[in-house]
Amino acid sequence: MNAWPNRIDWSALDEAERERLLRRPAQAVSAQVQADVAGILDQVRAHGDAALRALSLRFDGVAPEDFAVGPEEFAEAESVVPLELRVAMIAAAQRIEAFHEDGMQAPYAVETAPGVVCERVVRAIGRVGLYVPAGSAPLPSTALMLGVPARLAGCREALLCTPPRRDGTADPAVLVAAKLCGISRVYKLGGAQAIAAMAFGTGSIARCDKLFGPGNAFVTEAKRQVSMRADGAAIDMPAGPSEVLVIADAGANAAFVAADLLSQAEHGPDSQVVLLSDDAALLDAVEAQLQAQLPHLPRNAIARQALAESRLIRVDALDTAFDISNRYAPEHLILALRDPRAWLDRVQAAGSVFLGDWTPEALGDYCSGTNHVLPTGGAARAVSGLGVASFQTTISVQAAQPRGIAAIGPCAIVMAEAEGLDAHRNAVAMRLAETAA
Ligand SMILES: NC(=O)c1ccc[n+]([C@@H]2O[C@H](COP(=O)([O-])OP(=O)(O)OC[C@H]3O[C@@H](n4cnc5c(N)ncnc54)[C@H](O)[C@@H]3O)[C@@H](O)[C@H]2O)c1
Ligand SMILES: N[C@H](CO)Cc1c[nH]c[nH+]1
Ligand SMILES: [Zn+2]
Repeated sequence: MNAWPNRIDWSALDEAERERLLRRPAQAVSAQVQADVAGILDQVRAHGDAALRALSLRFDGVAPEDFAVGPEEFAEAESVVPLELRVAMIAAAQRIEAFHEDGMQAPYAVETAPGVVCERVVRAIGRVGLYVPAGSAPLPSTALMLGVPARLAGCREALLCTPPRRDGTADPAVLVAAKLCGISRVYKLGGAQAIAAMAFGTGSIARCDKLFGPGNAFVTEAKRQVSMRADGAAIDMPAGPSEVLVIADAGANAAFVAADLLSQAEHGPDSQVVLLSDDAALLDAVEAQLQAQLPHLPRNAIARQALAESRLIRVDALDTAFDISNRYAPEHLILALRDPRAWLDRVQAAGSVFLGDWTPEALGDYCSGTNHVLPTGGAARAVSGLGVASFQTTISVQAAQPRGIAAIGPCAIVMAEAEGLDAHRNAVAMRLAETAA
C-alpha cells in the first residue's frame, strides 16, 4: 500500500482546494463525540463517583473502588521503573525547569502620572488539574511538561488524572514522573470523565480552578465543554491530536525528514503530518524513506492511517511554504533549511519551531527544555504553548494620591461626560473638589 497518497502541487490548486487541504482530519469533531461528551459530563455532574466507576468500566474496562493512587502503588512504581529511565526523566525535568523559570510572569509598577502608580502583581492559580494521556501510549513526559511549570508557579495543589491500565493500576513511569514534580494526588481516571471530575468535583476528586493537558478527541472536547459551563473550569488550550509541518529545501536529509514525519504520525490515526518543499527530488526521496522506515515501526498501522490523511506538497518557492505554514498554524514546525534562523522572522503562527537538520521534534517532546503541550488544529494562530505563565494570574493594582487625582481626574470627567455616566463623573469630581479646597 502506498504510505502517502497525497502528493500535491500547490500551484495547481484553486483557492477552495487549498482551503480544504489545510483542514485537519480531526477538525470537525463529530456531532456524535460532542453529544457523547455532553452526556458523560452530565452523568458525572449528577452522580459523581458512581458515574466515574460506571464510565471507567465502560471505556477503560476497570471500575476501581478507589481512584486515588495509594502509597503502595507509588512504591511499586519506584521499584519497577528502570534506573535509566528515572535518570533520563530527572535530566529532562531539570532542563524543562531551566527553560521555564525564565518564562515566569514578573510583577512590575509604572508611575503613569505624578501621584498615580499602576502595578501588576502575580498570583499562582490555587488548585490545578493535570491530564496525562495513556490511551494509546502512556506519556510520562507529559507529566513532566505539566508538573514542572505547575510547581514553578507555586500552585497550592496539583491533581493529576491518567487512564488506568486494564489491571486497574496506573502506568508506573507516569507515577514516578508525577512524584519528581512533587505531585502525590494521582487518580486513575481517563477520558472525558476525568475532565468532568476535575472540573465539577466529586466525592473523591476536588474541584479544580483550571485544567491542563493534551488528549484525544474526547478529552479535548470535554475540556472545551467544561470551559463553557458556568460551573466548569478554565482550560489551558485545545491540545488535541499531534501535528507537524516540515519545510525542507533541496539540501535537507530525506531520512531525517521522514523520521520526523513518522514520529508524529505514530501518535494516533488522527495525527497529521505535512511536508512542504520547493524541490521535487527531495519530495521523492522523503517518500521513498517513508516507505522504507514505516514497516520497521511497531506502530506502523497507526502511522499509516495518519499518513493517509497527511500531505506532501510541492511549492514554487520557500516563501510560499511559509505563507502556507502560517495559514495552517501547525503545532510543530520543523525548518529543515540551510539557514533556518534567517527564516524565523517569516514564522507568524506555530506552537513550537525546530531549527535545522539536527533538531528533531522528538527532542522538544522529551528533553530540550521547551514544553510539548502545544495548541493544535490551527489554534496556534492566537494561542501559545504551555508555560509557567499558564499557571499564574496577574492582577492589576492602582493607587492615586491627592496630587494624582488632581492630575488625571479632569481626563476621567471628560470621558465620563462623553459616555453619559454621571455617577462615574461624580466619583471623580467629588474628590477633585476636595483636593482643590
Ligand atoms: N497537543 C499536544 O500538546 C499533545 C501532547 C501529547 C499528546 N497529544 C495527543 O494526545 C492524544 C492521546 O490520546 P490517547 O487516546 O492515547 O489517550 P487519552 O488518555 O487522551 O484518551 C484515552 C481515554 O479516552 C477515553 N475513550 C476512549 N474511547 C472512548 C469512547 N469511544 N467514548 C468515550 N471515551 C473514550 C477512555 O476513557 C480512555 O481512558 C493523542 O491524539 C496525541 O497525539 C497531544
Ligand atoms: N508530540 C507530542 C505532542 O504533540 C508529545 C509527546 C509525548 N511523547 C512523545 N511525544
Ligand atoms: Zn510526540
